Amino acid sequence: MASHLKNLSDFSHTTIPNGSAFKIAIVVAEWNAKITGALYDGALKTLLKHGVQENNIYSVAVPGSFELTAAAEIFLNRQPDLDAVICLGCVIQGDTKHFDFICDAVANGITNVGIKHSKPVIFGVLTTNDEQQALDRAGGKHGNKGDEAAITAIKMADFATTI
Ligand SMILES: Nc1c(NC[C@H](O)[C@H](O)[C@H](O)CO)[nH]c(=O)[nH]c1=O
Ligand SMILES: CC(=O)[C@@H](O)COP(=O)(O)O
Repeated sequence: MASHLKNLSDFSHTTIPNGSAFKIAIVVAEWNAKITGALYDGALKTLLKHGVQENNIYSVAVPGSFELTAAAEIFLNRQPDLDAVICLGCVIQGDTKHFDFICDAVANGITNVGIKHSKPVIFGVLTTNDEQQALDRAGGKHGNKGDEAAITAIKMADFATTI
């Protein structure tokens, strides 16, 4: 379902586990900082709302979305007791094909890190045609992708620790 047909912050339709036992890292890209800052605020607020302890949330900023993969890999190597890693970024189409390469690299890279470590690595990256689409999904009319990423991290951490 396209984002414009749902709200990224509405989870009234689902059950969300208690996150009090989980250790979760958040990696946030500094490119498009106004938007990624809103994603981060949403993710942090949502983790705390659902019981994750503040001292169990580890945050780091990286220059751009391309660096999210490396940061997730480094986090999981250095802190193997992490239950999930949330990757937040905003890639906005420019005049060249750079957009395509970054989006593909980040999506595939994040996927591969999660598989390698058997840990949830959450793709909280906006990939938009313009800034307005990003604003609409970072606390605007379509909700906040950061909220969605945090809920996904809690649900997947619960799955991975109880299966
Ligand atoms: N144009 C965007 C970028 N570009 C920077 C790359 O992510 C990377 O930092 C650089 O290529 C050096 O490795 N990053 C975003 O997150 N969003 C963009 O719109
Ligand atoms: C996603 C990007 O790297 C892009 O915003 C950079 O803009 P351009 O393609 O015009 O160099």
